[in-house]
Amino acid sequence: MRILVFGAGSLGTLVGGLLASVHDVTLVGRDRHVSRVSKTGLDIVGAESAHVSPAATTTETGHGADVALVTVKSFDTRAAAEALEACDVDAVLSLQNGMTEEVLESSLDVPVLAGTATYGARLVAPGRVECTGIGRVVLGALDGGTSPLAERVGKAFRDADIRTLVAADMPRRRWEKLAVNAGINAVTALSRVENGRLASHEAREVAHRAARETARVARFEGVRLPNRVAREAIDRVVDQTAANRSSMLQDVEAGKRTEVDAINGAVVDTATKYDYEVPTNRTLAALLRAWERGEGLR
Ligand SMILES: NC(=O)C1=CN([C@@H]2O[C@H](COP(=O)(O)OP(=O)(O)OC[C@H]3O[C@@H](n4cnc5c(N)ncnc54)[C@H](O)[C@@H]3O)[C@@H](O)[C@H]2O)C=CC1
Ligand SMILES: CC(C)(CO)C(=O)C(=O)O
Repeated sequence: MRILVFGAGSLGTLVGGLLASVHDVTLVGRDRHVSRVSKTGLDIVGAESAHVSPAATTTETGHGADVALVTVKSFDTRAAAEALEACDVDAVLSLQNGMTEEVLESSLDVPVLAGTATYGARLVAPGRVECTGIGRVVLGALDGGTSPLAERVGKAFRDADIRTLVAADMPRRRWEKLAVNAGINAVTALSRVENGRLASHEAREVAHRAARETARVARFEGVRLPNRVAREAIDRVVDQTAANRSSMLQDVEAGKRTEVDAINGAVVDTATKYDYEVPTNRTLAALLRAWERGEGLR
């Protein structure tokens, strides 16, 4: 399969690198990483290890591919969609956190698949990516149901030994992941603790409330996500990822813009359509945005 990876940072480089062992992969990213991969190839280290040589470029447009994976941060999705419009790709799959697929779908004429990834990735140096945890990719049709396209892409991932599930209930899975991110990411970023510290602390109640609000909004959108399931998802992920510093906490610690707009911000925006108040998500979003504004982001 010809695969374009738009956004060769941590996750895109890891997934693209693993796919490159069996597929024709092009990474679209930024220098110095891209020139290093072009010259000497890519080292995957950590929980996965390989040396591969995908094509790598900083040129954003003019590429052809069977599928483009979108792995930029959520706030770069609109720019990615504009660049992909000027590419000849047959389908797009987002592996990002947050509600980004709708942005891609509104700009592109090709099918957009929804995806989630629980692999951990960290770009440690140009041309070198660390797999910090083997997780799973789940992908499927954005509106749910079976999809021959999703099956084909899923097979391509599995052929490259990436643990992958093709799911027919992506709407529910996306909202459950959003509930988890709305609770854990924002609370850990604001209180500067790793995920596991929420387990025995009153801050977990704040995460539960954000997740319950998200579940309520999901139900307005016609997605069956009971409050109890959202709350239990928080507890399960806190337990399973106890040692993790959430991606939002890492962004805050690095002085970088967070994905709050596509996570808690998306919950607030969707709730507003239904004239429904989500005070916990609104407060978390406001605090994170205040931090972003005050920080003078790098
Ligand atoms: N890193 C991880 O372990 C995981 C990340 N995710 C999600 O995946 C998404 C990406 O995360 P990371 O890889 O950590 O971020 P990252 O910041 O490491 O990677 C994004 C890359 O996209 C590049 N980029 C942005 N616009 C571009 C453009 N126009 N042309 C070329 N390159 C462009 C940036 O330079 C950057 O290198 C986020 O939504 C994140 O929440 C999800 C699961 C795990
Ligand atoms: C699941 C969780 C909360 C793991 O840390 C995550 O997705 C993130 O950090 O962005």
